[in-house]
Formats: sequence, C-alpha cells, structure tokens
Amino acid sequence: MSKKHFPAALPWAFDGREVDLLHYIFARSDIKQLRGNPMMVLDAIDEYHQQFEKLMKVGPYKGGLIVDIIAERKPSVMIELGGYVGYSAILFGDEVREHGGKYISIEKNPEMAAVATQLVKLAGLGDIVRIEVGSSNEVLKELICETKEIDQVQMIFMDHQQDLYLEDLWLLEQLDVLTPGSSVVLADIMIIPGAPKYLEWVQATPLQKKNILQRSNVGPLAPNPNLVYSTVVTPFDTIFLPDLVAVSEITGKRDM
Ligand SMILES: C[S@@+](CC[C@H](N)C(=O)[O-])C[C@H]1O[C@@H](n2cnc3c(N)ncnc32)[C@H](O)[C@@H]1O
Repeated sequence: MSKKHFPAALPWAFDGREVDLLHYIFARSDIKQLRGNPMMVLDAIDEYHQQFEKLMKVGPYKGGLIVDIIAERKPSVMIELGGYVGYSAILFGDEVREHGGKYISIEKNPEMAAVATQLVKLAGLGDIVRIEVGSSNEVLKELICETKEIDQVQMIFMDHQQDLYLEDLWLLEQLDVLTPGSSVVLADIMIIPGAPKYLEWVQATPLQKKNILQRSNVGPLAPNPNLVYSTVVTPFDTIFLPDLVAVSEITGKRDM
C-alpha cells in the first residue's frame, strides 16, 4: 500500500518510533499501575527513550524549570505549540491540574496527536489536557477569533518549529491577547539553528522594535511593537545539542 499522505520521516522522529512507543507502553506488565498515574507514564516514556529510540521530548532540566513557573503563576489555561507524543503535555498538564487549570496542546501531525491523546488519557489527564490537531497559527486563530475560548493568553509554551516562533508571537500581539502583568511566553530554543529573530524581538525596546519592523517582512501580520517584554534566557545542555529556554513576561505597554 502506498503511503501518499505521510509526512517525510526524519532521522530522529516520525519514522514509526512514536507508534512503537504506544505498543511498548500498552504491552507493559505494569500497565494497570500506569493508568491514572502521570509520573509513571512519564517514567515509561523515559525508559523507551533510554532503551530503544530517542524521543524529542522536554528533558528534566527544562521540564523542572517550566513546572516551577507553572506552580508560581498558576495559569487557568496553558497553551503548548508542538505536542509530539504528549510528554510535556502530561508533565505540565499535571502541574496545571494542581491549580485547577486546563492545558491545550496544539500538534500539527495527526499521528503524533493520536499518540499523545492515548498517553494523556492513560495518565488520567483526559479531562484536563486537550490535544488539538492543526498548525499553530490556524488553531490559535480558531481558539481566539472563532470559538473565543481564549481571550487572554496567560501562559504559552512554544516548542514546535523555531522559524515560526516570531510569526506566532506576532499573531498573538495582533490579536491583543497578551496582557501586561499576566501573560508569559516560554520558548524552547536549540542553539542550532536557533531563533535569533525571535530572541531579538523579545529583548528589544519598543523603539528598537519599530526599527526591526521597518526592515522586516511581516506579511499580513500586525505586530505590536509597544508591548514591553522582560526576557530571561537560561542555557543548558541536552542529549542532542545545547539548548536554551527564553522566559518572556509581558510587563507593560508603551504609549507611543
Ligand atoms: C520538539 S517536538 C515537541 C515536544 C513536546 N513539546 C515535548 O516536550 O514532549 C515538536 C513538535 O511540533 C510539531 N509541530 C511542528 N510544526 C508545528 C506547527 N506549525 N504547529 C503545531 N505543531 C507543530 C511537530 O510535529 C512535533 O511533534
């Protein structure tokens, strides 16, 4: 049978390992204990990652850093761009649940979304974590403009495609859902290829941002250079390449 609609496999993902992970987990002798236990499901995914194939999931350092930020800020809704097999959705969704919130994970690959949905359900987080299939910008527009489920983005974790981080941030600026004093944007950035334009934007002053816009092609987007971000960049090592997390709080809006 030809597989005309399959996206191309990468050397490190989308080559069948993610479905193999599901078979591995559901065939485990301790499957009953895993049900409703997020930490045991995460441990099982970690075991697959160590014993069989590497999975591009959030690691312990970055995961711990973000869990601490969730515990401190207690978002009622947290959004994730790029869900993959659901590891970060289970880890962060479990913490969001502690504070009565919900978690929306946006994943464009329907096969990954299906794997993530099964693992989230196994972890007992089916009522808290929702996996939405689609491209980040399309689903964000739907949630904000069509269903109006989101009127303010309290916390968003960008972990999808680095060259889309700035476009998706500009979309949120345009839709006016980033609120000074309450919104925070977390971005996972690999040093190579990096997201230099995204980092430049979240570290620039409103005046510098106006200059950036003069030399940028923003297409149909309408970024808001007057939003003021306070960004902390934390570098660390991973099994793949050095990585960093940029935590950007929206602290103000300059009247220009
Ligand atoms: C690094 S993985 C996410 C890892 C996950 N956050 C974790 O830590 O467990 C990146 C995922 O983003 C998805 N992705 C890439 N571009 C996307 C887009 N435009 N919208 C939504 N998801 C996207 C990929 O299919 C892939 O599953």
